[in-house]
Amino acid sequence: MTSPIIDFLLTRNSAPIPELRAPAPSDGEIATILAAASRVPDHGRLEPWRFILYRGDVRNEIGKKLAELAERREGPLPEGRRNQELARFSRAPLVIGVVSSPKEHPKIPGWEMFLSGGMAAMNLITAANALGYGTNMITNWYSDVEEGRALLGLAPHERVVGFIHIGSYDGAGQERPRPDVAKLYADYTGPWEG
Ligand SMILES: Cc1cc2nc3c(=O)[nH]c(=O)nc-3n(C[C@H](O)[C@H](O)[C@H](O)COP(=O)(O)O)c2cc1C
Repeated sequence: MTSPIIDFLLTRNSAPIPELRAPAPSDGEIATILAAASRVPDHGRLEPWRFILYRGDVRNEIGKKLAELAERREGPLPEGRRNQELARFSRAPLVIGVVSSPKEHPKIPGWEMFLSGGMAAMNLITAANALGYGTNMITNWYSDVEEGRALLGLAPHERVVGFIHIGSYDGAGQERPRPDVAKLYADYTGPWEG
């Protein structure tokens, strides 16, 4: 059996962020991408995620704030590192933050909500790729720092699933070794015995 969707899934990969160029997806394409991202398993229909779009000048403003935050935490930065922070969100024409936004629930644990966010991120990536765009999802140091998350627009109870960098891309992607899948599965043989 042949399936273009299976072929697509078996060849997908990420693009190098510096090679993502304008144009970014249009507003209509972004709405399509986010509709796909929202159509994921979500125990209890809690919608425990949301999306933040970083595009235009705001990307440079964020870079300045990240450089300031890095300097507050680490002291004066060498020029190369400072430039790296300044450019964090401006390398691709569009960055979509996938934010895990857990809801209070008596039965559904927070980790399930976080996993649903991971699924949303993967659907987002797949949809953007299906529309012909290159993508690369990163988290980076500011995702693990409360002040970093706050300046990027997250509330204290929220966490970063990933910042998905999106842009036009005509390369072949970053190929890397893939798992030996045959080693990753087996039939069930009984309870774990240590
Ligand atoms: C949750 C998550 C966070 C990541 N954060 C980073 C990161 O901060 N920096 C980085 O260089 N790569 C990061 N990566 C890896 C990139 O996404 C990487 O380019 C990608 O895994 C390549 O694999 P692919 O070609 O199968 O998409 C992260 C991946 C995941 C799943």
